[in-house]
Amino acid sequence: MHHRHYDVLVIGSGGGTKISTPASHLGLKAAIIEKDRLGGTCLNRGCIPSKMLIHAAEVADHISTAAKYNLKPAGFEVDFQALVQRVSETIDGESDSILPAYRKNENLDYYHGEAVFTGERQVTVRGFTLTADKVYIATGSRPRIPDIPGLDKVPFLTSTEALRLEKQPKRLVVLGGGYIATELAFYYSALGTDVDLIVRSSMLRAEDGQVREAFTKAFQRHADIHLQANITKVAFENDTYTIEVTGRDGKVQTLESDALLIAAGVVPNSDRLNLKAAGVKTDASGYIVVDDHLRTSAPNTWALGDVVGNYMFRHSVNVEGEYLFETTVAHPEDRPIDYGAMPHAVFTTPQVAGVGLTEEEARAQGNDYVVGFRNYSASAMGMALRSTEGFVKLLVDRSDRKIIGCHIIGHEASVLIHQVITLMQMKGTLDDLLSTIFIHPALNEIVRNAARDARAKLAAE
Ligand SMILES: Cc1cc2nc3c(=O)[nH]c(=O)nc-3n(C[C@H](O)[C@H](O)[C@H](O)COP(=O)(O)OP(=O)(O)OC[C@H]3O[C@@H](n4cnc5c(N)ncnc54)[C@H](O)[C@@H]3O)c2cc1C
Ligand SMILES: NC(=O)c1ccc[n+]([C@@H]2O[C@H](COP(=O)([O-])OP(=O)(O)OC[C@H]3O[C@@H](n4cnc5c(N)ncnc54)[C@H](O)[C@@H]3O)[C@@H](O)[C@H]2O)c1
Repeated sequence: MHHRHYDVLVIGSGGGTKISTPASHLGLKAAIIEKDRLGGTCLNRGCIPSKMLIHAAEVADHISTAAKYNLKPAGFEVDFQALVQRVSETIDGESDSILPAYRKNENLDYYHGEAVFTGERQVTVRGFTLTADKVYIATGSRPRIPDIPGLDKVPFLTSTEALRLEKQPKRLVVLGGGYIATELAFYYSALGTDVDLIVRSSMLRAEDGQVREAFTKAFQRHADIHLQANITKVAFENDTYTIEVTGRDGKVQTLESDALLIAAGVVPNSDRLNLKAAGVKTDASGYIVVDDHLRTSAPNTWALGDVVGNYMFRHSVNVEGEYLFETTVAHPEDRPIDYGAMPHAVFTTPQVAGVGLTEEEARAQGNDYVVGFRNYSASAMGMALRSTEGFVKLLVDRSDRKIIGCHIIGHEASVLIHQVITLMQMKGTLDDLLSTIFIHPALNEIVRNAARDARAKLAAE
């Protein structure tokens, strides 16, 4: 066994690279270990390929619904295989471009292999024993596979395979009602697949209730939605899945399908690391336990990203990586992480975006708030878009007029939300939002109009 010692050792090349690369640029000796393709989930099997495919689906959806703008396109053909190949090649090219840059960096060593801890701040990988002054665990998560009779005997898809499938299924059953289930159901459906969505509880269960309701209604255009139901048996014969779906009311239904996608959440990649040897504790679900400095139970060992599970986004692991680089490498200081206003978006049609408290959370926490609300259809650009479901909902604290939450459903919701994210990050008020000049008639006016609604309600009290 060769032994090497580093200043900084990172396991996982997703958000973990926010520490290893800048540390090497400071002249520190850094190592990064990755067992799969470089770039992590977001680049190889997550955010980036999914959004490239979803964009094509959005274009298809625009064409399919063009009649509402009095346009009669002469139909379109989907070259599904070419679409998936183009996206896969682009993604693989991006991932392949990382290694040459690493090779040019004399302060950064890359190990391609699976890291296993053999002691505190000590791992083995491909015949090497590596030790380091500082260790960062950023090993991410993988799809959760529920215990469904027959599932282990059929070739089901997870998001990883669903993003690379080159033959478009005519029929697809999706288990789940969260981010992946809805985004991939939209992608397949808009390109012509008949989709059934099996949802154990409600669609997008963490969203504001009004958004959830509007989304569930709007999404019926893309899928047959089976709410409060689960898959209870699966079989596969002659290229066809037979899927038993049981409702919470006990009603059993059998669906036939050409493909089955399991999108039932994720589990943390902590189980194969031998964390006990490292002195790193996990919780009952396998997430690494960290404090408000992202410190694990072992000295000079930190963890970040999906394997911690504070948030499960690429933008959140980026914040964590940048925080750890700053506070433990570049300018060591005793400062807890401040996530600020953590936003999210669901990239379907309609899009959904949110930041801060939902109305249910605000109520449960006893907040005294007022709701500013505006439908897209009541604003100029919303009218142009012929939006039927879109709205902006702002939650404003009554006493200090600060924005405590914003929820948007509709065209470009993921873009519109940003002006509110900035405002919340700066601890701004409703009046700060209203003193901004909005370009007429940009879509953002709907956010302003929701703010005006809140102002009018406050003034009327
Ligand atoms: C289909 C899909 C779509 C998504 N879309 C979005 C989106 O639009 N926006 C968004 O913000 N988030 C999205 N996400 C979530 C986002 O991808 C993750 O939250 C983020 O990538 C987590 O980053 P991470 O650094 O924690 O882990 P990862 O990026 O998963 O990196 C961990 C790496 O560690 C490696 N690894 C694991 N164990 C070991 C070991 N023992 N030794 C060596 N290497 C190891 C893994 O191979 C992996 O490459 C999506 C996820 C999926 C699956
Ligand atoms: N746009 C984005 O930011 C984006 C997109 C995709 C994924 N992601 C991230 O990836 C993670 C994984 O996505 P996801 O959609 O798998 O998770 P999710 O937590 O969003 O949804 C999981 C869904 O599976 C259902 N479920 C869980 N266990 C089940 C079981 N045993 N039987 C039946 N149904 C079950 C839940 O009720 C829920 O509807 C998310 O946490 C998310 O943060 C983000």
